Amino acid sequence: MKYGIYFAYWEQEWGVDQKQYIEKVKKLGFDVLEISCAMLKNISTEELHEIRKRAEDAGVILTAGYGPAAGENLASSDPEVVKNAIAFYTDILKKLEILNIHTLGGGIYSYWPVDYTKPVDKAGDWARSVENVRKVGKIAGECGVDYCLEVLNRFEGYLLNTCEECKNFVEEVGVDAVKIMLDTFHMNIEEDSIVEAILLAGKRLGHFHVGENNRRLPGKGGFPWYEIGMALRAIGYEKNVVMEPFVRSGGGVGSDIKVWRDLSRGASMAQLDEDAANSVDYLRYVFGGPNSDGRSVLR
Ligand SMILES: O=C(CO)[C@H](O)[C@H](O)[C@H](O)CO
Ligand SMILES: [Mn+2]
Repeated sequence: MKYGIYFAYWEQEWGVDQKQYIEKVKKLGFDVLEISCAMLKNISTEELHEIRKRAEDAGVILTAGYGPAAGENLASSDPEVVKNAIAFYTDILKKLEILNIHTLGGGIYSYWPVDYTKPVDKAGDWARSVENVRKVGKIAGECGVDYCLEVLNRFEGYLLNTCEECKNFVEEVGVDAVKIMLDTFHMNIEEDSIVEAILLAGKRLGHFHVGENNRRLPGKGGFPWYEIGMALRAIGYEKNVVMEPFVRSGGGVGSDIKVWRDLSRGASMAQLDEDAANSVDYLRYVFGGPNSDGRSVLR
């Protein structure tokens, strides 16, 4: 497994320039930096090549996350919105190919966060989303990108709340590049068992987000990390484990994630860095399991 962190741990807006985090995460002990597609909307090809080289030089793997706006909703009943969404993903996937990014994850089958003042048509949105994710998923496959559908809790999304729903959805789509994405924060709210959900995802698991129940860094709370790691090893998961801590309020990130208090307890930037470095050390150790080769005793 490779270990990463989402840039938003340090930032308050999704669209900021995230290049500077490449060397920083390497120094803190991570293998992977997850960036937001928000920064890729208006970027030159030249800059994409520059970012790719910077990551290669630092020995950092890049992955991408995204929370699509309402106008980029593949499940929409408005054909104009769907047309716009397909054009958006086509453009982004080509950019990910240039960046040598092979993983895109998030609520990329719908929009995020959901506006619940509007009525929800789950069956209609499901059918439209399956059809449109199939189209976009094929483009993702051609670009060498795993299109990972993140299972979100009920307050942030309504289409895929459990791994079982996501598995059914992915099987209906039937495109290899379209995969399941799980996040321990959301699983804690919706799944009967985090371990059972990981085992159910099996080989279809394409990406994995980690964070405690209140989105603090892994190791700062009470989640059963040893068991979670054991389940990942049992399904032979060898892809990326990306921590997605949100500990500070403010800006678009704070309001979309609903962080209304300072969970960092006034931490300085240096303290945030040290906490992240300690967390990745902890996760690598616990997820490594009892055997030096990191394989599960269950296999
Ligand atoms: O877990 C999430 C939202 O709660 C997502 O992974 C990201 O924060 C979202 O897609 C924004 O990039
Ligand atoms: Mn997540």
